[in-house]
Amino acid sequence: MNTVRSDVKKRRRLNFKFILRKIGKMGSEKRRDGLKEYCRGISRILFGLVEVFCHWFFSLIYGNNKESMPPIKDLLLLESASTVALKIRNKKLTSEQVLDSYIERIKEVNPLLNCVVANRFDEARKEARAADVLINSGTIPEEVLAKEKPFLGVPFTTKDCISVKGLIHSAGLACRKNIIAEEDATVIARLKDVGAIVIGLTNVSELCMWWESANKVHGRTRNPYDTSRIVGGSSGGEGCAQACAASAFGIGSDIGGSIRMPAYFNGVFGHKPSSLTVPNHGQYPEPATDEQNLFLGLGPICRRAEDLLPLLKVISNNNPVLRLDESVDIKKIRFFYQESDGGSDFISPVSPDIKELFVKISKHLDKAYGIKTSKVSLKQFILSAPMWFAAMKSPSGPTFPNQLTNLKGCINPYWEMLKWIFRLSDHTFIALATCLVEKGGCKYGDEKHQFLLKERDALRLEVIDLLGDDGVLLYPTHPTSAPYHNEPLVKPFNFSYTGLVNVLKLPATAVPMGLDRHGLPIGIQVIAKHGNDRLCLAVARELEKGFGGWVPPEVDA
Ligand SMILES: CCCCCCCC/C=C\CCCCCCCC(N)=O
Repeated sequence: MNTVRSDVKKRRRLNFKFILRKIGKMGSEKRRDGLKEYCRGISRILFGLVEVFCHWFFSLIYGNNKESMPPIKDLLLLESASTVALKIRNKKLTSEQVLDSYIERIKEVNPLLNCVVANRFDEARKEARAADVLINSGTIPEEVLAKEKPFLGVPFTTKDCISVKGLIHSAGLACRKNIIAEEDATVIARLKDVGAIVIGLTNVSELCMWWESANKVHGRTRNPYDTSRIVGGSSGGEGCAQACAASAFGIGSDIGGSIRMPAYFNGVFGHKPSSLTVPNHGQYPEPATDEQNLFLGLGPICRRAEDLLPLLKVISNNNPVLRLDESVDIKKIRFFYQESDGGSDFISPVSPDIKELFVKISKHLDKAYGIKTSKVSLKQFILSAPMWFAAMKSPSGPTFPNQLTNLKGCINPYWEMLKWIFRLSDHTFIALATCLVEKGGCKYGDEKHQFLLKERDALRLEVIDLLGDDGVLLYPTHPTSAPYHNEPLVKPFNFSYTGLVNVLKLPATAVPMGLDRHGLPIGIQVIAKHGNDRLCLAVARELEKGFGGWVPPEVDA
C-alpha cells in the first residue's frame, strides 16, 4: 500500500518537474516575450502615475496664474484672409484700416500672450497705403488684381526662423539676437509678390527643436484659451497669433509637427505640404541632410479653412504636383481613421475627448453624404518616435551643441547645465537636454538605424497603398490637449503623432474640432498621399462646415 502511494507521489513529482521543464523549454521565447510584456505593463503604469503626478504638480505651479483674454471687439478680425482681401479689392475696406485693426489687436493681446516678438508696423503702414493707392487708381481691373495679387493689402505674420528682410532672424537663439535678415525667404517673397504685407514675427522654441515656444531671446508664449498652458512649438507664437486674431494669416515650418502642433493647441488650421512642393529656402536652422529637407515643409496657419488653398497656391507657386486647381468631391473620398499609435511606451494615451472625435466625424460624414469611414490599425505607428529620431540622424551634419553656437564652435552642455541651474545660461533646459541625449538611441548606419528606416519605408508603402489617390487618413494631431508650461518635459515623445507624418513625407492638415472638457482646443490631422494636399484641404473645409472650426477665445460683439 505504502509503496503504491510513494510511487504515485514520485510519479506526480516527476510529472510536475516534467511539466515545469516543458513549460520552461517551450516557453523560453514566449517567457521572454511574456516578461517583456510584463515589464512594459509595469513601465506603462509607472509612466501613467508620473504623468498624473506631474500634471497635478504643474497645475500647482502654473494653474493659478491664469489671466483672462481681452475679447475680440473688432469684428473685422473674425473674417478670413480671403474675405478681407476681397473687401480691400472692392474698396469696402482699406488696407490701412485692416492693418490698424491688427496692430491694435497685437498691442492688446501681446502683453498677456507674448506671441509677436518683432514688428515692422511703420513699413507695413507705408505698404498698406501704397496698396490702397493702387486700388483707388483703378489702373488694374479688380478681376486682374484677384488673379495676380490675391492677398493685396492683407497683413500677415511669420515665425522668427523664416527670414524677412530687415527683421531679426534668431530662431530663438541668444547668440543670433542681433542678426538681421538681409533677404526674404522664398515663401515670404512670393507672398509679398501677391500683395500681402508682413507685419511682424512670432515666437518659436530654441532652434525650433521643441514643442513649447520659449527661449532666452523673447521669453515664453502663452495659450489664449488658458494662459497657464503651452502654445506648442516650434511655430507656437504663430499658432497663438492666429487663435487670438493678431494677424490675418501666418506661415510656419514643420519638420516634426511645428505647424500642426501649434495649430492644434491653439484651435486653428495648419497645413504641412507634400515634401519639396514649397521651397524651404531662407530658414535657420537649415535642414542638415537631403533627407531632413524632405521632412521639412513650410505652410499656412490660419483661422479659416478657406484660406489654406489660396495660400498654398501662392507659396508653392501653384506647383503642378499639387493639382490645386482640380476640384474635390468629398463624396468620392475614402475615409480611414486610426485612433492612436497603438500604445507606445512613454507616450500619453489618446484622451477620450479626442477619440470621441472620430465617432462624431464618422456620424457626420454618414449623415451628410452616406460615407462610411473605416477604422484601421497600422501596427508600425507604434514605432513613430524611434522612426523619427532614426530618420533625423545625419552622418556628418552639425551637432546640436554646434548649432547652439550658430555653427561657431560647440557649447559644453554640462557646463551650460550648471550655469542653467543658477539662471546664467543663454539656453533653455530642453536645448541642453537635447545636446545630452542627441547621441542616444541608434547610431547612423548601425543595425537598429537600418531596421528603423526599413520599417519606415515599408510603412510609407503601406499607407500609400491604403490611401491610393482618393483616400485620407484621420489621425490624432496629438494625444492630449495643451499641457501646462514645461509639462512637455515629462512627455517629450508625444510630438511623434505629428513627427511620423514628416518621416513618411506625406502632407497633413491640422483641423480644429472645438474645445475639450477643460475648454482647450482639440482636433485631428488629415493625412493624404504625396501630392494630394487638396484632399486634406477639402476635408478641412468640410469639417469646419460640420463642426465650426476655430472657436474665438473671447468675442465681445
Ligand atoms: C527631461 C527630459 C529630457 C528629454 C529630452 C528629449 C529630447 C527630445 C528632443 C527632441 C524632440 C523633438 C521635438 C520636435 C518638435 C518639433 C520640431 C519641428 N521643428 O517641427
